[in-house]
Amino acid sequence: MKITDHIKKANGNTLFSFEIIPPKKGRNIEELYNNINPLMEFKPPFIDVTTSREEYVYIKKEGLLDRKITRMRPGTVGICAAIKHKYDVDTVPHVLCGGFSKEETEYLLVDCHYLGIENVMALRGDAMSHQKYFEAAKGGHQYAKDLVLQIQDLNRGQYLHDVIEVDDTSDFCIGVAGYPEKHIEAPSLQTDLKRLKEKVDAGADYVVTQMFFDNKKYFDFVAAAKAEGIHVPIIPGIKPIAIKRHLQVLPQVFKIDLPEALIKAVEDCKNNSEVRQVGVAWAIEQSKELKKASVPVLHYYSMGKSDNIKHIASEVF
Ligand SMILES: NC(=O)C1=CN([C@@H]2O[C@H](COP(=O)(O)OP(=O)(O)OC[C@H]3O[C@@H](n4cnc5c(N)ncnc54)[C@H](O)[C@@H]3O)[C@@H](O)[C@H]2O)C=CC1
Ligand SMILES: Nc1nc(=O)c2c([nH]1)NC[C@@H]1CN(c3ccc(C(=O)N[C@@H](CCC(=O)O)C(=O)O)cc3)CN21
Repeated sequence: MKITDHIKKANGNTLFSFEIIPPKKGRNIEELYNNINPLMEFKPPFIDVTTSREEYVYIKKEGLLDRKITRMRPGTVGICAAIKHKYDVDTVPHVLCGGFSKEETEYLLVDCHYLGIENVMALRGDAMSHQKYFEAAKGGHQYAKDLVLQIQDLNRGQYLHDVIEVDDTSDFCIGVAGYPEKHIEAPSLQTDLKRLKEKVDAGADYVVTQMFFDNKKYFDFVAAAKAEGIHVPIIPGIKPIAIKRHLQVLPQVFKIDLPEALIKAVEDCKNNSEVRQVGVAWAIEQSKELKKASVPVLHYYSMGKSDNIKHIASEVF
């Protein structure tokens, strides 16, 4: 079922969902299941599975370092299919511009359609770790909006090159990213909102936000988006702080601000197990307030570890 239909069906009640990353290749999928199992009691209508960028690896060969480019965490669509059938839940693969040609994206979407996957999250993707700025793949898209347009073309039976007979069109429901504290590359929040409007006009059905730690940022963003003419659901993304290092890492990686009270509470912790408790308590407060405001879904960036998400969900849902 489409995410937008799950939201309609919920009739104003806030839904619970979360996001996982594929294991490193060579690892067992059981570890992933062990992290999903404890969260299923909260009945997520959908689970997102991210797609990781390719990266450089260096292999020692006859005393020299050979540089290869490889995806360390492939398998997004396969994992989506496995989870969908194991738990009877909708899964949302993240489809990236970065690292994919338009043709590869088309084949991936064809796979999704065969597998009964009805939702995709259309993202540009980050720059590769050695790059300062994002670069499109050869024959790939530069912006998420162009990916949305390709998916909508496919929904109308328009494939990239082939003149073919189509009697079974896809009808993907499309999510895109939104930034309450603006995307790093956007010159202003207002310009970033215009870009978001373009993605929605291109055919995006819903928005999932970047993580934020001050709900006011989300509420202001939703109001500004409405003023810009964006009327699709805007799902808040929540990430519980788990280690002291997150105080430096999260602002640097995700370009977000942390509230003073949260910084102080984390700094006062004696160890990371205390930090985890502070992170959980903060996320519970955030989630309760957002639920009270009837947000459509609370979407948690669990990224593998589920114990803290379980704790939060048991207090909120
Ligand atoms: N759930 C997830 O996995 C999420 C991932 N992200 C990541 O955030 C990054 C950005 O992705 P998206 O938001 O999908 O990309 P996007 O293509 O929508 O926007 C990327 C940047 O380009 C700008 N932009 C858009 N159209 C433009 C145009 N025509 N001319 C000039 N600038 C333009 C935007 O303002 C923004 O700064 C990616 O790294 C993505 O993977 C962000 C949030 C959620
Ligand atoms: N720019 C960007 N890229 C993404 O891939 C991305 C976003 N934003 N925002 C939404 C989701 C959330 N994602 C993530 C990814 C990693 C962690 C995380 O906590 N990672 C490390 C710290 C980061 C690091 O060391 O690079 C951790 O400690 O678990 C959280 C959310 C992926 N998504």
